[in-house]
Amino acid sequence: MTKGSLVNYIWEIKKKSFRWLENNRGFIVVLIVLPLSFFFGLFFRLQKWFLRLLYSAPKKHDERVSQIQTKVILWGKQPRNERKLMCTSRPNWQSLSTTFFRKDLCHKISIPLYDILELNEKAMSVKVEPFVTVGQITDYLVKRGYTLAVCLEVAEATLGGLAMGVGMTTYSQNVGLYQETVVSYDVILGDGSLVTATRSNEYSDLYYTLPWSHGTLGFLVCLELQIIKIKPHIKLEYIPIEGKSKYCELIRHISGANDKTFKTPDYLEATVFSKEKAVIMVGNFADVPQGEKHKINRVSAFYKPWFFKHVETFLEKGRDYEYIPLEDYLLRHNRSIFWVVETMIPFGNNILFRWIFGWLLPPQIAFLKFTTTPGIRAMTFTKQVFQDIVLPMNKLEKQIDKAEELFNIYPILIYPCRIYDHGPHRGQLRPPRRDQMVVKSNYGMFNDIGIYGVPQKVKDKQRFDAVKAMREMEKIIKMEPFTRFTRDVGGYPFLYADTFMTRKEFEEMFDLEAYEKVRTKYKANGAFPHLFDKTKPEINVFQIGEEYADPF
Ligand SMILES: Cc1cc2nc3c(=O)[nH]c(=O)nc-3n(C[C@H](O)[C@H](O)[C@H](O)COP(=O)(O)OP(=O)(O)OC[C@H]3O[C@@H](n4cnc5c(N)ncnc54)[C@H](O)[C@@H]3O)c2cc1C
Ligand SMILES: NC(=O)C1=CN([C@@H]2O[C@H](COP(=O)(O)OP(=O)(O)OC[C@H]3O[C@@H](n4cnc5c(N)ncnc54)[C@H](OP(=O)(O)O)[C@@H]3O)[C@@H](O)[C@H]2O)C=CC1
Ligand SMILES: CC(C)=CCC[C@@H](C)[C@H]1CC[C@H]2C3=C(CC[C@]12C)[C@@]1(C)CC[C@H](O)C[C@@H]1CC3
Repeated sequence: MTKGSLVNYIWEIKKKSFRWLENNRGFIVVLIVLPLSFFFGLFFRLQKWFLRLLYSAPKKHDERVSQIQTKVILWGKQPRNERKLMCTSRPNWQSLSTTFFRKDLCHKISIPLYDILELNEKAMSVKVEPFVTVGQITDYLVKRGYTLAVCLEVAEATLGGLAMGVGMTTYSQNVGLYQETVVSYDVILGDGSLVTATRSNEYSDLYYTLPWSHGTLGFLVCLELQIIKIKPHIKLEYIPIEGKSKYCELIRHISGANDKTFKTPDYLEATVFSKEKAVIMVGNFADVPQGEKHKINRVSAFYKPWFFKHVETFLEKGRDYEYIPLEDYLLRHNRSIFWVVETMIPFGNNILFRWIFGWLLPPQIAFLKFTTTPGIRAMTFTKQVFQDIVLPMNKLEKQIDKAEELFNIYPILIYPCRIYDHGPHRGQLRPPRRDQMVVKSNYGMFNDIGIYGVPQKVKDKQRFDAVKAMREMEKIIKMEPFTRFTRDVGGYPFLYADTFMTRKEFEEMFDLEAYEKVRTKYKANGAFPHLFDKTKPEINVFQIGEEYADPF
């Protein structure tokens, strides 16, 4: 056998084994990944419990913060040419992002801050350390009659990560993005100094540029967040709609996009199941009437249908409502990670599977990342899409058309959210344009469009060029002004996801003027990576060759 034919033979074997794995991935995930993930998560939950037992001490917060300051000052004492840029020691695989930032090239600073510090019921706020998770704070607040104003549906997200990245939920059409609910940030700067940034104090420039900064302006060591009073149940109304223009217009109407005085619901989201079919969900805090106890549904119980599958049934059943315990509502998408788990376990929503294995779900996101080798990352990078893009709601119909044209993945998630114009205060998000503003208000009505899964073309084993498709969605192809969809209509992609822009395109997409000034003023240059470098994929998307464009 010649060398060339041996290489071809091995390549053929590799292709056949990948295809077998891909066609039987559900069984691999159930028999191997889920049990390992369970024990992996159990180990870390026990580790966390033990560490909390040993270390958790809110009263030690100041002592811990000064220890971190010392680490930064010691870093600064190194010769300039020996200093590596700083980042947190939190391993990539614990991060809720699809990218793997090269932390091995950085100087990692441990930020051992995992505690809830103070609940201030008078000020309606809670002070937390950055690595408190959504799951932790939800459990702590709900039993006290509160929740965060913007409280996520993914338990593993950390409050600091959301503050330095971006966060939004179905309450965001009332209050905007997660950053709008931040009262103050305590940050250690590149020179080791500790500052508190608020909307109105001397560090207000820092306050407005910390969101979407992804740890490139300093280390967050404390966060004060707004909370809201709650009732123990959400009355959730499911409104199935046929007709893209009809459901788009109804979403705009209910979100208050057409009328600032419209009484918007507490929670609003839509799941688009096909271009012409969607279910709009309208939720309000409620007391369950005596005669309606039978309408209480614990949607997040392990044996229940996956939430998006439950929602889909209303396309047939018609309009209806139910009462959902708040914690079940807040974590409604957690069990199936929206609809991501379906791509791993196609039969995962089967009633038998749920009763037998449902308690093992979701696979720990940290475990999925922990087991993502560079080879798996390269292989899946162009065959799966995980994107959230914030776009003006007056372009919702076009968003759906573009998403179907490029990816043809359903369901699609729609979360309405306000984007505020903070006047002279500038951050990385460009303010809404005039035609996007809600009349007589200081905000525009936007929405997150969430696209998660395997593009239809990949499923059909057709040629799919992920880079071209995502750049098309970001619509920055050779900077042609008429085709820059996201830039053109004025949108922003979440930076937890893979981006496909050059530096120049990135600076077109985001307004970095204030950010660059703040980096200089607060000694971030030379101390922390630049935002573009921190959030670009570790895979150079412009070097992706033909071999990645085809499934096999
Ligand atoms: C699969 C997996 C799932 C995970 N799931 C979650 C999750 O759901 N929620 C979550 O918050 N974290 C989660 N983690 C992160 C986990 O909580 C941390 O890794 C853990 O707290 C231990 O910290 P560390 O060893 O990484 O060290 P570091 O985080 O760098 O901390 C170093 C030091 O900080 C102190 N410290 C560490 N942890 C704590 C703590 N909990 N309280 C007070 N002080 C502490 C100790 O002194 C420790 O030696 C997960 C990690 C994995 C791998
Ligand atoms: N509904 C929603 O909005 C949802 C949003 N998400 C996404 O998940 C992300 C949050 O995930 P999570 O794992 O919690 O956060 P990550 O660990 O991914 O952190 C996000 C960014 O914030 C930085 N960061 C985190 N903590 C600190 C700190 N104490 N000081 C300075 N920088 C810090 C990280 O830098 P470093 O790498 O140095 O740690 C990283 O660049 C968000 O970016 C969001 O987009 C996920 C699910 C739902
Ligand atoms: C609703 C909003 C505004 C955002 C939701 C974002 C999530 C859907 C994504 C955030 C992190 C993403 C990751 C994955 C799926 C989609 C997210 C949860 C993976 C679990 C996909 C499989 C990979 O192996 C690991 C990914 C980690 C991050």
